[in-house]
Amino acid sequence: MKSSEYQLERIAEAKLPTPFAEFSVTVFRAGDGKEHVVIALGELSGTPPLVRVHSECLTGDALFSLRCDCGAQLNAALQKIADEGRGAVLYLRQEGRGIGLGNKIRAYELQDRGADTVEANHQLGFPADAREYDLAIEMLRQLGLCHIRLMTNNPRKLDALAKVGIEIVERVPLESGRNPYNEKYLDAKAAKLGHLFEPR
Ligand SMILES: Nc1nc2c(ncn2[C@@H]2O[C@H](COP(=O)(O)OP(=O)(O)OP(=O)(O)O)[C@@H](O)[C@H]2O)c(=O)[nH]1
Ligand SMILES: [Zn+2]
Repeated sequence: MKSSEYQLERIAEAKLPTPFAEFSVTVFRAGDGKEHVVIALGELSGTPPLVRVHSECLTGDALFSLRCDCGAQLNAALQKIADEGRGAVLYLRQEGRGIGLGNKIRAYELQDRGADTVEANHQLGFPADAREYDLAIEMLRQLGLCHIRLMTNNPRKLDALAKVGIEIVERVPLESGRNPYNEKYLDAKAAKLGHLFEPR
């Protein structure tokens, strides 16, 4: 299926004041009923804007978990966009790298008993990363964003977008939120998932 054939309906838009800036929030509903979100600031056409393609992490983004770096990355991305006065965060509802919240917490249970983040997914019968970026690509298309500066450390994300012709004119590293509770997790991401962290 070509990305342009993905069903994605823009259903609502409003202002979203935050401690960082007054963003706009737009909700897109996908064919499976899931609602994905874009938080945007300023004029997005013209010079390639900062974009973050963020995967939902309820525990990190909303519940202050220190097991991962998601909340810190979301904060940093919104701050960078606010500092530049323009940009967008695509907030994709693919919790737990696509396996869902309950399964992610099962994976945490296994990690509490010694597995790393990749081994835990495999023990549960899932791939290390079950995410797809077709919907993100379709959202970018609908927003008219084909030249972007992507805030990520994840080479798979870069490849997935570049493969369909979205030009990543710059990769902006997003290294924030390392702490004693997520060190092993971040090291496993670098070693097993190829994440591009600066050497410590
Ligand atoms: N299955 C699983 N998912 C996790 C775990 N820790 C975080 N996640 C999920 O991973 C997703 C975030 O992915 P990351 O690999 O941290 O980062 P990324 O988006 O691939 O890369 P960046 O763009 O550099 O942040 C979110 O959906 C989290 O819910 C874990 O231990 N197991
Ligand atoms: Zn997280």
